[in-house]
Amino acid sequence: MCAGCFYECAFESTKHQPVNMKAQRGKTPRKKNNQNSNQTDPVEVYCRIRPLDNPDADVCVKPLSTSVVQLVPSENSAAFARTGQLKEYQYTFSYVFDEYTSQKAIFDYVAMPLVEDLIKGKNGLLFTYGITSSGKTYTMTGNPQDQGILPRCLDVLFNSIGGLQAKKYLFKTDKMNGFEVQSEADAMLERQKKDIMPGLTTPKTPMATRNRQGYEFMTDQGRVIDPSKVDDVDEDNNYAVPPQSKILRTDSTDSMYVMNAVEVEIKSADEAFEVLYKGQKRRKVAHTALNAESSRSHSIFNIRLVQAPLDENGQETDNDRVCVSQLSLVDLAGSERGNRTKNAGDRLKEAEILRENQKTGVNKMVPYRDAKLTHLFKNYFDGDGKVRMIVCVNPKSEEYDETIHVMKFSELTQEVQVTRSQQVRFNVGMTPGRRKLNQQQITKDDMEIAKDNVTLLQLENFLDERYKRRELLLTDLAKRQDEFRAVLVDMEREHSTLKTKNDDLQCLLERRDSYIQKLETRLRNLERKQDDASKQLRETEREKRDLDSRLRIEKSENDRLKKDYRTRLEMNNQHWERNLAREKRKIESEYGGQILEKQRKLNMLKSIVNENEQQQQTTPRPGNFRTPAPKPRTYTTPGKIMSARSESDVSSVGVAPQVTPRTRTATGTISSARSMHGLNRAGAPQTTPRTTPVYNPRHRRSKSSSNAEVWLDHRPSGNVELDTVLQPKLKKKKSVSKLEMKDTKEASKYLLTHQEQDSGGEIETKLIKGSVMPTAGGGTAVVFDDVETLKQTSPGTRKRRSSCPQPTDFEGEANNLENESREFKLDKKSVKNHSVIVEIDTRMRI
Ligand SMILES: Nc1ncnc2c1ncn2[C@@H]1O[C@H](COP(=O)(O)OP(=O)(O)OP(=O)(O)O)[C@@H](O)[C@H]1O
Repeated sequence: MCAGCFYECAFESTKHQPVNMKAQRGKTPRKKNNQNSNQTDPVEVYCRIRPLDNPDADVCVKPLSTSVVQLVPSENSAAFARTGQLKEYQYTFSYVFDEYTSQKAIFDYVAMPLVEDLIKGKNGLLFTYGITSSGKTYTMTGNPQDQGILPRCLDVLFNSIGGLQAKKYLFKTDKMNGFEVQSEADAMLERQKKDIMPGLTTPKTPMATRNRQGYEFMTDQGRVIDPSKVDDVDEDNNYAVPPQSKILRTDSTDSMYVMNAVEVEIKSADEAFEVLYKGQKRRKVAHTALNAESSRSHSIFNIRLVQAPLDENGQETDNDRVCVSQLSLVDLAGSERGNRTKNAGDRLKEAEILRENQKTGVNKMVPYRDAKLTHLFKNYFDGDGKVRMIVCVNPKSEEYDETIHVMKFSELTQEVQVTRSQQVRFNVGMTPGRRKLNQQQITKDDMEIAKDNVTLLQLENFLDERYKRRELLLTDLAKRQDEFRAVLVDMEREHSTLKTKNDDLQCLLERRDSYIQKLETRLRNLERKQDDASKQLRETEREKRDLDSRLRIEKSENDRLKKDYRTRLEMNNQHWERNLAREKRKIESEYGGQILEKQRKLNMLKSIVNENEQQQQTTPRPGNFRTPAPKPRTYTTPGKIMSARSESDVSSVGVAPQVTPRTRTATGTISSARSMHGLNRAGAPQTTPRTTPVYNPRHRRSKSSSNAEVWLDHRPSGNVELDTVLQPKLKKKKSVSKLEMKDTKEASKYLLTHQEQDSGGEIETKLIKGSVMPTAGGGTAVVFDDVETLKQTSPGTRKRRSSCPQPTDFEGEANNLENESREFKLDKKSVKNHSVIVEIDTRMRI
């Protein structure tokens, strides 16, 4: 059989038949370049129906017998929608396993023969096919308690050849898919290099302690080991098992490729599981790393068995007769992934072309989308071994449309013929049982040598141990250093990141702090201002209260004073009214005699006047005769100096100039003299009634007792002595140029000498007289009662005058007398000071 005939073989196959069709065995495929054998066998296809997840669900697949299943479409299927018919189909398989079939039964029936073939040096291919969740992986791998085909194959294999295995690395790969035998020494060196040294550097973790995803069948713990073994094993062969775990993937252009093929020699099923585990792990990683389309991967686990016969002595392995057999266990990807219908359609198309090739013998290129898969297994179709397929079926009615495509493909696959492989025979011409003989011999020699070698071995073991330990420690140290360095680098990086963050935060914090400080300062200032304002407010309120209370007090005090003032005013009014009345009565009684005297004189004057008038009427006057204006004259009355008024005085009869003495009793000083002096100096008579000072009339000194009178002769400095004929004659007097208070106390009369120039340029001396009286307030008042004018004139110019008074001299006298009055006024200020000023204005004209 030629290599690569899978593409070139023409298959004869019956057409796909519907219901009740019995799958027909195709003719033996015509072989090209196949010189070894004419016998072919069809691909053996088995059907395994998995149990339903929901036992009450509708099914679309029913096993009719141990080899036939019936496919029943549901009304929801696409086929029914397309054809409107519920057409049933039956398919025949090598064997149909129903949902109650155990894993062990499947293995024994389908896989065990393949393991036997493997040991006999024949290849075998077993793959599971079906839609997603149809039980492919369950069948192939299973779980620790109920293992699938693969672990059972390994168990049985090692159960069978366990004691017949060659020392590790005795069989060495020739890098061309083959193996050769190397010397024991080289094998030992390789063991040291590959197993001992790496084992020291990376101590193996027991499988059971690893945390694995997916199926856990690889661990010894809890794994139910299959105890079966192959009986007919050639014990004169040396065996070695290098398993291969491959992942067959599709790339982005839908081309298949083998990913991460690993091939290492193993000595036990556990080591094989580890290889499988690594493969599955890679498959899982690849699945998550790539897109969904490319994740349609096939898991391939090749168990390769290398065997070679021992030489005649049963010692050395024959390098020329190395045989490699392989059992490929393939867990195909779900048949309907991606576009379900399209996949199945492609497969069918591929199968059609295969069959056509077989028919016509034409080497037509098969557009096989899984060409790589086919290519990988082409040897099986070349006759190196059996090909078996287990079609896994999920009987759920919803899976009808997919399942029918699987069934069609299965049917076609069964029509493909595979060349039957030949039995490998190693021991041509050599005596069987060579290994046992050799082992017996070895045992003897060993016993002899053993004694000699014990010490050596012990030493060697010790050194080995020590070396291992040293290497172990060194490796451990290096590993720890690396780890520590990595940790240190991480910490340093983290530290620098944190430092940067910390600096940023610190900066932020400082900015916030300064902002908070500013705010606090502002707050303090505002609080201080608020305190000041509230203090000011309190102060203002307190002042307001004080002012209010003071205002109230003032008001009440004012009220009280007003009341008091009114009372006092009333009392004073009453008092002064009484005094006035009394004074009036006194004055009236005092001046009563004088008035009578004056009245008498008046009457006398009247009679004189009458006489004159009568004379004038009798004597005619020439021209503009005018009555001569009265002249000022001086005359003397007994005991008293009287003075005549000037022309101006006479002309202003009725508006006579007034002399207004004034005394301020409250201060106790006499201002009258000064006022009088000022009055005279001003020369202008005061017409306005002045406020009359108060005096106590009871203290008035009697005028009549002239002998007791003490005159205060007030002559202001600067007066010129006029040698007038008539000079005042004062018995007791005290002359002063400047008026003092004490002087007024001693005097009872007052005389002020005042000089001024008259209209004619003559000096005129006025003697102003008054009575000094103590006032009620303890002061002194002067009541002026007389003014005399002394004037010096030459005798030639002087007209003679009658010694008798002239009527003009007395003109207006009556009026003056009538006008004699007293005025009493109260000074407000004096009232406030609890004193009363009384000014008596006496207007007298004699
Ligand atoms: N014969 C069976 N008996 C009991 N449980 C089964 C059987 N076959 C399949 N199962 C269960 O059905 C589920 C799906 O099975 P499995 O993963 O083997 O499907 P699959 O065909 O490999 O799917 P995929 O193609 O997605 O990998 C699993 O939980 C499995 O345990």
